[in-house]
Amino acid sequence: MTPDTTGGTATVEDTAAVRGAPAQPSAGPPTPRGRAEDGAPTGAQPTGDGAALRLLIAPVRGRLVAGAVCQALGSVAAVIPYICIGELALALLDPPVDRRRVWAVVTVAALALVARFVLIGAAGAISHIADADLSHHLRTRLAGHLGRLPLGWFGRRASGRVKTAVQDEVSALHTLVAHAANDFAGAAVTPVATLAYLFWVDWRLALVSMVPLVLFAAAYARITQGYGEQMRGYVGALGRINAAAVEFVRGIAVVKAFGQGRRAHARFLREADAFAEAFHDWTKPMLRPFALAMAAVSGPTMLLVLLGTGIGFVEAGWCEPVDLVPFLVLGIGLAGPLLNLEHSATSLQLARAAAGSLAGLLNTPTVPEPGTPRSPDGHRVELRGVTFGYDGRTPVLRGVDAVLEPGTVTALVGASGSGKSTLAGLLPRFADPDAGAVLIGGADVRDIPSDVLYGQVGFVLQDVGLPRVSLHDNIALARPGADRAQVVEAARAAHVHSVIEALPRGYDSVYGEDAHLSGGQAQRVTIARALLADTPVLVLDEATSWADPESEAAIQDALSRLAVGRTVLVIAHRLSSITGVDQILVLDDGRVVERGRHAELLAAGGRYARLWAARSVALPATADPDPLPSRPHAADPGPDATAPKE
Ligand SMILES: Nc1ncnc2c1ncn2[C@@H]1O[C@H](COP(=O)(O)OP(=O)(O)OP(=O)(O)O)[C@@H](O)[C@H]1O
Repeated sequence: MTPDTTGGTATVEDTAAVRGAPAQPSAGPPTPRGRAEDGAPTGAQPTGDGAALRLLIAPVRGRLVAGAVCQALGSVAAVIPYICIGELALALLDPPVDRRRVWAVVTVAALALVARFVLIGAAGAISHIADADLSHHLRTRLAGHLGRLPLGWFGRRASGRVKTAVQDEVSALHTLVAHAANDFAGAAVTPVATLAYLFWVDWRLALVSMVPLVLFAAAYARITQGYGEQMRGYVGALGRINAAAVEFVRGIAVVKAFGQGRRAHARFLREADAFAEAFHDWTKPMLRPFALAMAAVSGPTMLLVLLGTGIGFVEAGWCEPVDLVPFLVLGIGLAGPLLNLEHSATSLQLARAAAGSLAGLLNTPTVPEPGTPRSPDGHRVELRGVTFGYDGRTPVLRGVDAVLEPGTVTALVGASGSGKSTLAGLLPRFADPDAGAVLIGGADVRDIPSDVLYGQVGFVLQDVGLPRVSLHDNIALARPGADRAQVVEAARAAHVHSVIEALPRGYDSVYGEDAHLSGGQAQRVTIARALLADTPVLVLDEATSWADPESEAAIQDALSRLAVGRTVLVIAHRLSSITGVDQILVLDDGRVVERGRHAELLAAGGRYARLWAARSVALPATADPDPLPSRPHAADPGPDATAPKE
């Protein structure tokens, strides 16, 4: 009765892998934009978990039926040897012994045994192959769908949600498809075949042998009242624990460093307590009827009922003692399959709840693809009255207008939380504006098919999220056909070639397995990827977090190379590095409050000038010597001036 409470191993890289890959074009029709940050489904739900389950297992339904039929026939064949034992007993205990009849019964029993093994083996093979196909199909579908979700969906809880779907929920379907469907067929057919025989032997004793079964059915009906609802709650709670555990594991370094153990894993403990309490409330009322149901159909109870009644029947002269033999051979085990039925029913409920949850995830709206696709004409980027808020209510960007001319560098500056990353993320469609539009080459990005868009817009972010594939494939992600020479050339330009070459398997080293890179090295891999992708529009997040000055200088130099000849939007964290850019947009609370070149903004004496002054006070003049990640100007010493040699 108790569902399996074990979960699989949490893989926190799931999201990173997805985040690192550009969104793929959607095959489906346009859908409304989803904002769910916590993994909650936002799309249309199927009419119920049962309907969701039918839809999900539709690709293997035929094989499921074939497996169940084999299992049912095998179960009938499995009953036959026991019937033969009863018949043998009748033949041997009722002299004179008919030897031909005895041998006939033995032959039938042997043939039935062979048939049983063949049929049940075939059922298992069919259902396991169907299950392998279904699991592969579902995981591929999930991966495809996750790749088309808006990047804004991949919030902190998404790892746990994805892990639950790909691992636990697909496994719940595995239990149903590979095991429970066949078990169901066997558990239903075995008692029916047995009872049919027993009724043929003596219908009155057969009726008596059914009494414990009826009691079991009544108790079981009581136990399973509201079972679907409870099981849904159970699956939901398990998902929340998974999400909380992944969240906790991700932050473990900070937790340990700052001794915030108890506070930091409070959410996990809360979810675990809530789960334990809900589980206790659910299972406690079941225990008594469950124990009664088990006792009613246990071997000793069946033996007592059949023997007691049988002796009464013999004393009353209604049957001979030998007539009791089939009941004692078959009747005692009559209820055994029903217990399997109970396990199968639990698997079915789990699978239904998992299917509902999976369908919810698969219905989460993907990035809508344009009805009438347009191609950009040139690389001029324009933001027209862009307003956006993550929750659809509180705007994070308010009426932003800006033009990024081709081949120029525009820097976004502003206080933390002013909306720089959010604004930059609109170019590669991490989200779409609530009002206004983002245009590239005169075309609204929403009208540009995603494969075309990602051929136009590249991005290098600090949160690099490299997928767990080889470094060659990481660099060639946007150009899978690129050969080793092209990949090496990009890596050299990004100052990461020597780092990769020093690894035991070089470019074939797998990130996170035999390639462990520092943050700065990983960012240079993403720069190499962007260089190879060679997109005319680039969104850059300026490096700030790498303490090692050599690494930082290498990154800045690589970014400078990357910026040449492209339309660049750079999120600037240090004002000293953007003094030479073509345009600076100063953001404050989601609005552009100033714009212009460094000198103009300083002369204007506004917010930028104050930020500059504050920075000058905060930092000694020599603390920030790096070059700009910007279009090189004639006076620039060239990218190699500050970079370590490759
Ligand atoms: N995924 C998200 N869901 C909800 N709110 C978000 C999300 N990302 C950012 N925000 C909020 O949007 C606002 C702008 O954030 P954003 O990251 O764009 O600012 P920023 O200027 O880039 O900050 P920083 O310099 O610290 O990176 C902040 O109030 C932030 O809390």
